[in-house]
Amino acid sequence: MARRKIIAGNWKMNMTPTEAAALVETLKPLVKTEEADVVFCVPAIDIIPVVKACEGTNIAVGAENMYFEEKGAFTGEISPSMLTDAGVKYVIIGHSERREYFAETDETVNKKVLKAFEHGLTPIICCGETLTQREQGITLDLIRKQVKIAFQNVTADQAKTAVIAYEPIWAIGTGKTATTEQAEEVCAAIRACIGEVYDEATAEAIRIQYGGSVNAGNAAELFAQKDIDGGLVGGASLKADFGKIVNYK
Ligand SMILES: O=C(CO)COP(=O)(O)O
Repeated sequence: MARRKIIAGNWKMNMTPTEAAALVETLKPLVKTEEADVVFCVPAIDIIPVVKACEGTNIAVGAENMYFEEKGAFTGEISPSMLTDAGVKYVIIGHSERREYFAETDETVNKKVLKAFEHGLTPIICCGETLTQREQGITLDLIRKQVKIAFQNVTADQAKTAVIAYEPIWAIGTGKTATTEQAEEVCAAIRACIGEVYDEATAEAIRIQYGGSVNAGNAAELFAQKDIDGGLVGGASLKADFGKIVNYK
């Protein structure tokens, strides 16, 4: 069975609640589609207005992060139940910016992935290499390691519903997209890795996105690759261009 595409915007630290509600109104008519799942991953403070603004549309709302504890003395953190109660369906976990600036590790990513599944949230699990790592020729080994740790103790049934986002760090916000060959090579390797850890059926079911300078001009070619099931889009998700990316065909 063909996998359904999933195209998600990662708004990062952009849009006040007022701006967020206005942006949804602008994008709503542009991102209508029957063909793909559409997700807006937004800052925590924007979740409630964005969920409200997306009511009755095909848009699902995601968070950009969450903590792996249920509740308690963790000043500044957001729990999985806070997200589900607010109407969130997806959560980005282990984005390279969180790994770089907020000291997230493969191990904390794994804890968050397990918590997300426990609460019925679909994790969008990020992995990716730096330019130096790519030049050293260690990309595939590194990605396999990131993926294997992220999925520790995750069941095959859970893994089937997960989303993995391959985002080469050197392509994020730089305007420098990976070539379709580079993107497909890594996404295929991720799928093979899931096949080794689980089985063929799980590898076939899991959805793998590419992220890193996706735009209206390159989306169609990237998303046409065998192992690329959509995109995680940063900068271009804040503009009308996101409508073109969602309706890339
Ligand atoms: O980090 C990204 C999405 O999570 C990609 O960001 P850009 O699309 O701005 O390169």
